[in-house]
Amino acid sequence: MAPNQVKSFPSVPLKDELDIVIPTIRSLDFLEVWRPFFEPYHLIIVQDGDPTKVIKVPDGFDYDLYNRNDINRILGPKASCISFKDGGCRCFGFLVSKKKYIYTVDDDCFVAKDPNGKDINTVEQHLLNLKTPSTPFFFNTLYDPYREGADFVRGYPFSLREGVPTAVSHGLWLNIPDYDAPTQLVKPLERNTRYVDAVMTIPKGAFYPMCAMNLAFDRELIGPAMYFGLMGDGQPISRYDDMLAGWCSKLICDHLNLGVKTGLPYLWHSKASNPFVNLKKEYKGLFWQEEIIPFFQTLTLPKECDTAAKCYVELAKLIKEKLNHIDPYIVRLADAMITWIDAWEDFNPPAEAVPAVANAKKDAVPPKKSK
Ligand SMILES: O=c1ccn([C@@H]2O[C@H](COP(=O)(O)OP(=O)(O)O[C@H]3O[C@@H](CO)[C@H](O)[C@H]3O)[C@@H](O)[C@H]2O)c(=O)[nH]1
Ligand SMILES: [Mn+2]
Repeated sequence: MAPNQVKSFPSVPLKDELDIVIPTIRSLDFLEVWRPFFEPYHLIIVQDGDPTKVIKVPDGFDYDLYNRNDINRILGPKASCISFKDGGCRCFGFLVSKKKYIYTVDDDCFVAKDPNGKDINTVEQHLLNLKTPSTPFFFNTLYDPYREGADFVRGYPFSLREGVPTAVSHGLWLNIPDYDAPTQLVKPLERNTRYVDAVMTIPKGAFYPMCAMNLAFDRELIGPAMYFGLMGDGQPISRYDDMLAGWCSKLICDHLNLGVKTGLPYLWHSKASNPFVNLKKEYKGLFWQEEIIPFFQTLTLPKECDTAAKCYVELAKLIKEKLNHIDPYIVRLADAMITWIDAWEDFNPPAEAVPAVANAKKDAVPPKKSK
C-alpha cells in the first residue's frame, strides 16, 4: 500500500513498540485520567528532586521508576550528564528504553477533547504521525497528505510523494500554552482555546521551539539526538532542555533526510509554572538563543555523519569550538553531549559494538519495578 493510502490506524495498543516516559517532581495522580490510553503501555517514570520522597504510582500500571540514586547507580560517572531539578532528566528514560518509539508527557497534562467532544488518544495520533512519511522538501498546502480526507495537491511533484521517514511527532496543548516567562508575565490569563485540525511537516532548513510536554519520537532514527542537556541544579540555565534537543534533532533530521511533524494531537495543559521562577531559570536562554539559533541555521554536517550518533558527536565538537565564547557553561554542555552518546551506546550498542559492553549493563541493579 503506497504511504499516501494510510488513512486510518488500528486502535490496538502497540505496547511492544512504545514506552511512555514521564518526568516528575510532583505527583502522578494525573495518570488516572490517562488510564484508558496509557494502561496498556510500559511507563518509565523519572523521579526528579529528593530521591527519598515516595511518589505513588496509581495501581494497575506497568512501570519502572528511577530516582536520582538509581540514575547514579546505573550510569556511574556518566550520570553527570543527566540534569537534576529540571524536566530534562526525562532523557534518562529515553536511554534505558528498549522500544522503537517514545512518548513523553508532563505530569500536569490531561486528556483533551476534540471539537466533537471525543477524548483524544494522544498515543494513537503520535503513532500515526510517526508511522506515516513526512514531506520536508516541498510543502503540501493541504497539510499532511497521509491523513484521512487529504492528499497531495495539484502541482505536488510525484517524485517527492513517497516522502521520508518521520522521526519526531510534536503535539500541542489546549488551555495553558507553552509560553516563555516574559510572555507568561504579560499575558497571565491567556488560554489557548484554538483547536487546529492539522498535522504538518516542518520544512527542511526551518527550526522550531520543540516542547517536550506532548512529544513522541522514533528512538532508532533520532534517539541519540534527543539529549535534554545539562540544566537545573548547578547550571546557569534551566527550561531550555527541550529547546536544545529540538535544535539538535531538527538539524540532524534535515541532514539525514528524516521528517518532523507538528500539530495534532492536542492535550490539556493544566498547570502554569510560576513565571517569576521561570524567568530566573530561563532568562539566559532568551538572549543566548539569539546567537545559538543562527549557528544551527548556518551549520552543515559532514556527509560522513550517516547516523544520528555520529552527527551528534560532530555537533558537540562544533558547539564547543564555535559557541564557547558565549559562556564557559557551553564547554561543559558540549562535554556532557559526548558523555550522553557514550552512555547511549552503553545501553544501545551500535551493530559493531563488542558484546561484552552490552552485557555489562545486565549487571546493573534493576530499578523499582511495578507490582
Ligand atoms: O525541576 C523540575 C521541574 C519540572 N519537572 C517536571 O517536568 C515537567 C514540566 O514541568 P512544568 O510543568 O513545571 O513546566 P512547564 O513550563 O509547564 O513545561 C514546559 O517547560 C519545560 C520545562 O523543562 C517542559 O519540557 C515543557 O513542557 C513536569 O512533568 C514536572 O514534574 C521536573 O522533573 N523537575
Ligand atoms: Mn506544565
